[in-house]
Amino acid sequence: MIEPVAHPVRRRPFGRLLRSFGYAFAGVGYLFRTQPNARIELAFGIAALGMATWLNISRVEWAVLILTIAAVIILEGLNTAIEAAVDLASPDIHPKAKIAKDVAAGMVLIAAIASVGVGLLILGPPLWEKVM
Ligand SMILES: Nc1ncnc2c1ncn2[C@@H]1O[C@H](COP(=O)(O)OP(=O)(O)OP(=O)(O)O)[C@@H](O)[C@H]1O
Repeated sequence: MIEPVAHPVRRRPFGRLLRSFGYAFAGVGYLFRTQPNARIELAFGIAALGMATWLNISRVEWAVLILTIAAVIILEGLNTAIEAAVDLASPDIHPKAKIAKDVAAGMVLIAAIASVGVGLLILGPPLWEKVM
């Protein structure tokens, strides 16, 4: 016979959700407070969004631009998280620690290069038309 399983008492799930959001915002705050690269990427992102407003791009172009800016900042954040975890796990020099940090940094680089391409493709033609 299957024994009835006692339902776990869930206390204040909304409070727990709010606390999780608090931790997540603390992580975002840490990223922009401590990482100059993240601040530069954010500044470029805001500039691109300002230019997109001025150039009146389409909804799909907005979506691609926003996703691209988010991808660069997300990868910068993951890179920062990986660096912290590696420093904790391997304070001494280790080839695996080097691989983890170098690959994480490489992914940010790929996203940054791709974002320049996306920016040029989306903002380039309407900008050219406007200034010419
Ligand atoms: N424990 C380690 N073992 C081996 N190589 C490491 C180790 N820590 C760092 N490195 C090497 O040094 C490089 C720079 O590491 P570092 O932790 O200074 O990151 P960073 O890119 O300068 O980031 P930040 O400026 O945000 O700290 C890494 O990409 C890696 O090649």
